[in-house]
Amino acid sequence: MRAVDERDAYANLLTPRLLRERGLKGRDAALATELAYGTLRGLGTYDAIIAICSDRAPDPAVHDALRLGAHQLLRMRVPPHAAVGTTVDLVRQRVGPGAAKFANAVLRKIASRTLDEWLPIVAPDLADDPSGHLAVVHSHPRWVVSAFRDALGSGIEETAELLAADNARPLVTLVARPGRSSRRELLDAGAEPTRYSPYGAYLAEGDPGQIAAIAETRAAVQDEASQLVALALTRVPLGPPASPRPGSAEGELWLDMCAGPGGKAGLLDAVAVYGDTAYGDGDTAYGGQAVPSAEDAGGGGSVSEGGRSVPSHEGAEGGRPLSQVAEGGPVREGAGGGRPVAFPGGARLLAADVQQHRARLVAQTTAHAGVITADGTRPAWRPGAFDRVMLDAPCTGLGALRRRPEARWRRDPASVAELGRLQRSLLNTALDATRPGGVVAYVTCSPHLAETRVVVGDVIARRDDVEQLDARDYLPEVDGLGDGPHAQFWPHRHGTDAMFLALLRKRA
Ligand SMILES: C[S@@+](CC[C@H](N)C(=O)[O-])C[C@H]1O[C@@H](n2cnc3c(N)ncnc32)[C@H](O)[C@@H]1O
Repeated sequence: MRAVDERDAYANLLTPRLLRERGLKGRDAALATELAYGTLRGLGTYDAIIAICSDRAPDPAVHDALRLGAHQLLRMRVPPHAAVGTTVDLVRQRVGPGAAKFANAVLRKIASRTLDEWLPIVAPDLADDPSGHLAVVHSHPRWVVSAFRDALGSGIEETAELLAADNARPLVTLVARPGRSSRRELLDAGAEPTRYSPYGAYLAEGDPGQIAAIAETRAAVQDEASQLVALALTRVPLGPPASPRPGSAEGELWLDMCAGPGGKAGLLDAVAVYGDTAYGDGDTAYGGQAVPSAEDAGGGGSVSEGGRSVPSHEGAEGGRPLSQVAEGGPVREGAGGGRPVAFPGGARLLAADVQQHRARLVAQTTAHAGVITADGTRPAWRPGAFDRVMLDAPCTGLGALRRRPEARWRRDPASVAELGRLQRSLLNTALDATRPGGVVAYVTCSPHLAETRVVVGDVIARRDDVEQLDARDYLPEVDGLGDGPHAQFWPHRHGTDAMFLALLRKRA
């Protein structure tokens, strides 16, 4: 708690390290984790109650201890005398006897009511101030509640469901990278199939790092919506190129422009080379499409774009033999319609990130991709060089509040405006990097309209070379994605992060 406050630490990175250092395991580790994450999530509610129960503002260390105590008293099944006693002891050891006396008095007041009794006292009335009410009851900043209401556009009840979903512990979701691993491998390790993605599996318990496919980066931990937006990009039939792409006669070339730390790049890299092998699998919710055989796959050979050499497939390991992938018919192109197709493989990926250490992580998660450190706003590649471009733009991350307990308190409305400028600039360079007939996926892990629809609308209004596709057409297995043409995932509807996808085609 102190590290999060003083050093802007990330609880989900620091907590596992502290647990290892202190040798906490099993139930003790689970309790420590719940104390930290639950308290950080619930700060908005607890601070409102602490403010009513204190006659002065507590100093920061005491305040954190009171929040820990409030979480135990109001949301955990810790007996009140134990919650008060351990918290007061902590304050005595860390701060001193005077502060311990103060903490004791505040905690006893907090313990005098249940959470349900406190909420009507501390939260504004729902009818007078709906966003203020939800902000206190569900512990989110008010501006975030308003932004979610705007993005959902469906009223208070559903907003409350979304906020409640943000406070629940997310399932650990895994992805089997096609050609390198299979979902069967994950199911054999005890996972359950995901609802939508043919490559996904939920892991109810256990350490994902102990699964061989994950330790070997053939599979990974990845939110299901992250998997689906990457797959959607690969399923769009491309228009014919106006002229041959410079430097490459065969095989598609893909760019992941903001690839670090490499979640989507890891999946795109596998689909690029081996194809969307599970598409139409009887095991999944897809309809109709044939599973592409190795013989369907096209492309191959090495490609050089913008003066950078992208590694060839030769010598890669795992999955189908690359000799098969590199032989066979042409890559499907020119279908032009809205029907999703299973990508047959034989493409290659260039992955870029502006931060070198994040680009290094991408190199660890991908097996075949070329990986470079590059600023997407100052392209290191030629215009029109790519068939498909993933722009998973830097954003507020308001769609992933479930997994980052403190994240909701870190952002402010000013960061939305600042990121909006970068998002527009990156989307323009992503479109410039795409050849006529090619497609760009604009993705954010935020549902905030100023980062999603408004960015896309502004950029395409100023260009005459772009048309927006209906992204939902490329996710036929998922319902509840909104009115289109973009697709918006939601934690309470889909059990995923609130990921946004717009698909933009460069006019031929
Ligand atoms: C939302 S994250 C991408 C997540 C990634 N696609 C994944 O699935 O793991 C955004 C990334 O954009 C990178 N970034 C920020 N500004 C950039 C720029 N101007 N050019 C390229 N990358 C940038 C950040 O370093 C960060 O790694």
